[in-house]
Amino acid sequence: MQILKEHAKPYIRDIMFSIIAVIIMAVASLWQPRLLQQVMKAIIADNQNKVVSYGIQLLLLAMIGLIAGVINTIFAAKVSQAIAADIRTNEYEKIQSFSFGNIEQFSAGNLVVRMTNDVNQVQQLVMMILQSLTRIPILFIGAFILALVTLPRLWWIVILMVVLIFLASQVVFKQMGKFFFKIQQLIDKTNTLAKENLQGVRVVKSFNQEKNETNHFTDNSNELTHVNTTVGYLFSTMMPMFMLISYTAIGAAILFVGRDVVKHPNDLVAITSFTSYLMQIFFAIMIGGMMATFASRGFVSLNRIKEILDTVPNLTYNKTAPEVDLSGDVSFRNVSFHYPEDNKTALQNVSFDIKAGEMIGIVGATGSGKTTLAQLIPRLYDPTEGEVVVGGVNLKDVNEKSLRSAVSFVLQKAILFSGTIAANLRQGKKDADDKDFQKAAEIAQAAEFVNQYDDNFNHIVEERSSNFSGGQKQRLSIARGVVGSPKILILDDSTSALDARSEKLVQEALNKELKGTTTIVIAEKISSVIHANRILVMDEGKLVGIGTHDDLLDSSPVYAEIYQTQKAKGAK
Ligand SMILES: Nc1ncnc2c1ncn2[C@@H]1O[C@H](COP(=O)(O)OP(=O)(O)OP(=O)(O)O)[C@@H](O)[C@H]1O
Repeated sequence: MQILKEHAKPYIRDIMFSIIAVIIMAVASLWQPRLLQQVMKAIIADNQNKVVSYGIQLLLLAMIGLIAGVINTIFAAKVSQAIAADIRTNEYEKIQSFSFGNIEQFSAGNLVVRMTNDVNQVQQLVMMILQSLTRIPILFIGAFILALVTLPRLWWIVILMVVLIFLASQVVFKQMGKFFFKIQQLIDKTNTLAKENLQGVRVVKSFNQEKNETNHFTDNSNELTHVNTTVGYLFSTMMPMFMLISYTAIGAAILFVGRDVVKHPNDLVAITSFTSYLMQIFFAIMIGGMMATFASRGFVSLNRIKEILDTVPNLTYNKTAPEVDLSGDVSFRNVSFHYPEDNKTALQNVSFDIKAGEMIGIVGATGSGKTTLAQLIPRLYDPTEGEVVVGGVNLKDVNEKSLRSAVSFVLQKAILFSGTIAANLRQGKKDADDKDFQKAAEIAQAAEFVNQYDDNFNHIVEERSSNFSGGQKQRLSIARGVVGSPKILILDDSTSALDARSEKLVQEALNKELKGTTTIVIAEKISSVIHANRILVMDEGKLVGIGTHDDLLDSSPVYAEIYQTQKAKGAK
C-alpha cells in the first residue's frame, strides 16, 4: 500500500475530484427513490403541479448522477494510468541499476512480467479503488439507513436479507478468489509455453517435436478452460441465488405491506423506494465482494513490484571517484568468486598481471571459469575475495564512466537490438560517424556484407536480429566492441561462428588497427590464441598455467592435453 500512497501524491488533486464526483453520484442514486416516493404521493393526491416539479427534480438528479459518474471515470482513468506509468518507469530505472547478480536472482522473463502484467493489475486496482471504494460503503450504509427510515416496521426484512446475501457472498467469493489465482497461474504458464515454443521453433521442427509440444500446450489449455468453465458455473449459480434472496425480500415486503394496507395506507407509496433500497443494498454487497476478489490479485502484483523497488543493487559505484583515462593494465590479486545463491566456487585464488597492449588468450575446458574470469574485468560482478585492478585502479574505487569507456566486452552470444546497424554500433561509441563504422566493420570483417546493402549502416536489424546469419551477427557484435577503440577488448569465444579464414583476418586486423589495446581472447580452440603474447590456462576455476604456447606445452599438462586432443581431432 505504501507504494500506492507514494505514487498517488502527485495526483492528489485529481484523486480528490474523482472522490467528490463518486460521492455526488452515490448520494444522487440514494436520493432518487425518495424523490420517486414524492412523485407517487403527488400522483395519488392528484397534484399535477407537484408531479411536474418532482418529476423535473428527478430528471435533474439523474443527470447530476450521470455527469458525476462520467467525471469520476475520467479522473479515475487518468490517475490510474499515470500511477501505473510512474511505477513502470521507477521499476525500469531500478532494474537499470541492478547488477548481473540481481537480474539473475529474479530472471529476465520474470522482471518483464513484473513491469507489464503486474503493473496492469495495479492500474486496475487503482481504477477500482477510485470508482468503488468510496461508493460502496456510502451506498450500503445510505441504502440500509434509508430503507429502515422508509418502512421502519419492516426492519427485520432488511437485516435478514443483508445477513443472507453477506453469508452467501462470503462462500462464493472465497471460492472464486481461489479460482482466479489458479487462472492467473495457468495464463502465465500458457504464455510461457507459447513463447518458448515459438522462439525455439527451429528446435521443435528439427527434432520433430510438434506433436509433443502441441499435446503439452493442449493439456495446459484444457486445464485453463476447465477452471474458466467452473468459474462460469459459479457465476451462473451466484447471480440467481442472490437475486432469489433479494426478490424473496422484496416479495415479503410487498406481502406485509399489502396485508396491512388499510391500517398503514402510506406504506403503499413507501414500498417503491423501500424495494429500491433493498436492490441498492444487494448491489453494494455484490460489487464489494467482486472488488475484494479482484483487489487481492492487485495486491499480489503490488507486492511483486515492491520486491523490485526494495531490492538494494548488490554492486554500486563510488560516486566520488574521479573520471580518469584508465590504461589497459589488468591485475587479478588472489581473486576468488562464486555466483550469488550458488556456493560452488567458480574462481579460486586467481592472480596474474597483464600489461597494456598485450594479447592474452584464455583456454580451458567447458565450465572451467573462463567467462567468469573475464566478466570481473568490466565489473559485471565483484569478486567474493581478492581484488581486480584495471589501469592501476581497484574496481571497487573506479569511476563507472571511466571503466565503461576503457573496457569493451564482446559476449559469447551475439545480441543485436532491433533498429539499424548504425544504432547498434553506436552503443560502442555514442558519437561514432560513418568513418568509424567503416573502420570497425573492416576490422570485424563485416564491411564486406554491410557494403552490399543499398542503405549500408542504416540497414534495418529486425527483432531478434532474424535477418542476419550467426556469423554476421558475431561480426557486427565485434564491430560494436571495437568501434570505440577501447583500452581493453575482451572477446568471449566471439569468433566461433566465423570460418578459419575470417577468424584469422579479424585477428590480423585487430593486431594492426588496435595496437595499444589489451586484447583478451577466450577460445575453445587453441589455434585461435596460439599467437597470443601469453595464454592463461583455466581448470576447475583455478589458473593452472600462464605463458606462451611453447612454454605451456612444456610446463602445463592441462594445456598440453587440450592441445593434443584438438590436434588429434584436426582442430588445429
Ligand atoms: N550465472 C551463473 N550462475 C551460477 N553459476 C554459473 C553462472 N555462470 C556460470 N556458472 C558456473 O560457473 C562455472 C564457470 O562457468 P564459466 O561460464 O565461467 O565457464 P567457461 O569456462 O566460460 O565455460 P564455456 O567454455 O562452456 O563457456 C561453471 O561451473 C558454471 O556452471
